[in-house]
Amino acid sequence: MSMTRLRVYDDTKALFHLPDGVIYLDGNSLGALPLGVAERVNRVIMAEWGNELIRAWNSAGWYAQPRHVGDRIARLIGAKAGSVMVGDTLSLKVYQALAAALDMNASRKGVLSDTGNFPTDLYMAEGLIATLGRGHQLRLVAPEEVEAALSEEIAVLYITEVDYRTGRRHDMAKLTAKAHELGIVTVWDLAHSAGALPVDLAGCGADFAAGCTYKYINAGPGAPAFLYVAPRHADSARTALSGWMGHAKPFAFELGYAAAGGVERMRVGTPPVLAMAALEASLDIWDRIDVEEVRARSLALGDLLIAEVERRCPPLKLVTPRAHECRGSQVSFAFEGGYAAMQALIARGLIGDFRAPDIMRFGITPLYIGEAEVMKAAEIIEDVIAGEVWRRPEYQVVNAVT
Ligand SMILES: Cc1ncc(COP(=O)(O)O)c(C=O)c1O
Ligand SMILES: Nc1c(O)cccc1C(=O)C[C@H](N)C(=O)O
Repeated sequence: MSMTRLRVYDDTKALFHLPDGVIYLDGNSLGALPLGVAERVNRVIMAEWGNELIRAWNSAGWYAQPRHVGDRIARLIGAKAGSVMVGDTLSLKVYQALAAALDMNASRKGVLSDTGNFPTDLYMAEGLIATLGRGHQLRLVAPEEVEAALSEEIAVLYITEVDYRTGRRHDMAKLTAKAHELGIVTVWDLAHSAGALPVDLAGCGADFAAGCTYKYINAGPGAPAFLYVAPRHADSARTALSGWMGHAKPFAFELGYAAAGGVERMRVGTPPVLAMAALEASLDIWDRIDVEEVRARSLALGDLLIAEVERRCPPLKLVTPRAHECRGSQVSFAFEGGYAAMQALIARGLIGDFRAPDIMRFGITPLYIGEAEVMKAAEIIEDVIAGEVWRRPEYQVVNAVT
């Protein structure tokens, strides 16, 4: 593969399949399909699985793949090669990270998070705390109050950098530094950061981080997650999910667990090879992208969407911070009829999504969204809101997945 840099949008839009008549502003939930995925997955199925069979674990590199793919993700999140492991789901990866972090700060009981965190992170923390049975407490504060709530009672700061509803972004460098001054271990969820904006885990000194690859990284529904462990912890962090593939010698089939060295210990069981193939195809694009360019375009497109929607649709109230450094790569508006309005937009080919109680979200993914799409989206939003189209009965029906 040639490693020539790709110009964001100008060179990349043609690398995605997008259905005719659709403007896709939901890549913050499920990224669009890179055209190379089908061919890659088909090749792995036919040439590797089909012809190599079990030999493919060695001959096609399946066994080493989670680490190699992790190295490619590392570049997107400011991590060193060898510090990122791929596999499982994000729910499991945040669980592993939180368990390891609590273990490093065993005398403290507080787990600090915020009310903007994604529910699965909070649910996994509840489950882990109950399983540990050591009296840990999950403390939730408003996002603006996180910094003030850091104290010497907190064991772990457990937080998502970009709020899935509002798009509000925490200051990772500042919070990590303050947490460390107080002896707190940090776990960052990068679900809405990886591939959306530059992340500098090593520069911030973050301890653990995890993220998914089905949003901005475009690896497909159910694509594997990733887990970052700072190199200084990698040989000592304890994994709560001590599966055989994280063992030092998995094929010795010993009866007792002994963790592998480094981030390899964060593997759990057999990796999802076919899903990993789709991820590799999406990374063939990301390997050639400058994330700073993605960020600059994302902010400009976000500014444009905000200006156009505010001008055309006064009932929609911006809930995303205007300041560039305080937001991720989505724009969200509060609107009382938000659910129905989103259904009406989708019926007109503009796909965004809705988050209760009243938030309409629009993801900005500059690899395949440009100014023309944003302007067209603003026109469709204006039609639906100004024309009160959203009040029609057919848009009031609530779907199972929103
Ligand atoms: C911040 C955040 N964490 C976790 C998840 C989900 O985790 P999983 O991939 O395990 O469903 C999401 C979205 O689904 C999310 O936005
Ligand atoms: N992972 C999802 C899924 O399996 C179905 C529907 C949506 C999702 C999402 O990713 C939701 C997303 N994390 C959010 O920010 O709301």
